[in-house]
Amino acid sequence: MSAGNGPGPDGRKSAKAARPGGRRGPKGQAATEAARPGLAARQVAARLLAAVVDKQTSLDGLTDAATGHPHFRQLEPRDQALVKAILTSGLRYRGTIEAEIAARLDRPLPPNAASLRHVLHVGAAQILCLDVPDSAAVDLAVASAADDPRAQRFAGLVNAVLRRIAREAARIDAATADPRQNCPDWLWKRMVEQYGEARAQAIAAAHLARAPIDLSVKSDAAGWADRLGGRAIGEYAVRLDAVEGPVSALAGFAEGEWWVQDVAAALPVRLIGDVQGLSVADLCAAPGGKTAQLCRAGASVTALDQSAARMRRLTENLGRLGYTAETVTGDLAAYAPETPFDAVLLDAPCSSTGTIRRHPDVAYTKDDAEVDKLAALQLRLLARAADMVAPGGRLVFANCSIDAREGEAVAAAFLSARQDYALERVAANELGEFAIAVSPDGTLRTTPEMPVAGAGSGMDGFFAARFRREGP
Ligand SMILES: C[S@@+](CC[C@H](N)C(=O)[O-])C[C@H]1O[C@@H](n2cnc3c(N)ncnc32)[C@H](O)[C@@H]1O
Repeated sequence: MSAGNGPGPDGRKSAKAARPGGRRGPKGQAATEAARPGLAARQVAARLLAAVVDKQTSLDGLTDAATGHPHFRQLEPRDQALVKAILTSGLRYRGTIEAEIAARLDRPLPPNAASLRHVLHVGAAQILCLDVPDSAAVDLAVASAADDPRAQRFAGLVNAVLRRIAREAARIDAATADPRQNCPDWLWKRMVEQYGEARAQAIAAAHLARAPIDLSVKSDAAGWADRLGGRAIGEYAVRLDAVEGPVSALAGFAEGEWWVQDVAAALPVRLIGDVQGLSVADLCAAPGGKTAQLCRAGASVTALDQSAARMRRLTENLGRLGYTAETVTGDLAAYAPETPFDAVLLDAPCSSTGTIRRHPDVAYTKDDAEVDKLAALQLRLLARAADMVAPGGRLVFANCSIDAREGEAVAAAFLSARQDYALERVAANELGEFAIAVSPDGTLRTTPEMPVAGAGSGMDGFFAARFRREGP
């Protein structure tokens, strides 16, 4: 059977297909259908998917417990978890899902059928990636379409396409999905230009795998690895392959013994060296992963961030961990400390393309133009940060982009503009098990497919460069 995209033999609006969720059914039907279990979750999933791919809105923002999309926040926790699972897998495997849908259409969807496409993707993601019964995924997708004035007339098509996918298509997972197919063209092009085709392929494959959860511990990584069933990585990190339920329910969280931090995100602070007793500014600090590292190492820390909401999280996190820092909520561009700092860390806002394993929406919310804009902002912020370093002090610039325009190119532009700064090359033996991350030019570059000795592969993509200001 083929599924046309308009009324016709296969995409016809059969009474069976059009009725669920339809507002035009018999008296009383709308109320019954609105209360239909699971329908609201599917409708919210389609709505949020639209916000991500059509309006480039971050999924983290949309699903934030306090400030997220109001329809998402109205859902029961179980439905919220389902929406997140649908969107995470739906975005991670968006290329394959799109191909499975397209293969079952007689002709492309009309250009003005955005909401229909989202309903199809939400349905297909459940069938192909999640343990939702096919019949529920199909029926609720049909109900979503029938309840949406823009997609109503395609309810029959939704039914036909999804039933065929359920019957014919293979399940999608990281082992079977084609990495190239699931990497948007703009990102693929950048990765090939920068890393070559083979490494781009490996990075794109890493984007499809579920990322482990890394913890930074205050001390005794080996002991915490034993207690939590994970693996210790060096002195201060523990890797957990998977966690059932919220991480906050794990031993040691409430007691403030550790915080969640990818092993790559923990590297930039290490470049500053011994900070015991030094004054260190952590600029763009929230939610505070690097602030906590600096506190653990005995620095006197000033943590600055312009987001009040994120600074509240930083304060909560430090409070739980029993650490203290001076906190400043404000724009770095307008910040003028009274005295310079012994060292400054700038973990600049970036495209976050190094975190696509955990945030597959990033591949769809960012693009080339955004990367260029962010690179220019980073250079401006780095110039400000550089003015806050005492003579002879260190400045570390970092971010979680895998794009050289936001990393290596910013570092080079900074050095050519500032005669009072020199690059202080990172030596491979400084980073122990992460020697692989040190580039020949002495900067640090991680990508998501890199192996972590003794702990499997994978870490966030990061860049960091260390500079020293001319001494007194
Ligand atoms: C990558 S996040 C920082 C992560 C943090 N360093 C950590 O390790 O937990 C970037 C931060 O930059 C902040 N930010 C962006 N532009 C800023 C500006 N002009 N001034 C101050 N903070 C800024 C954002 O609010 C965001 O919290």
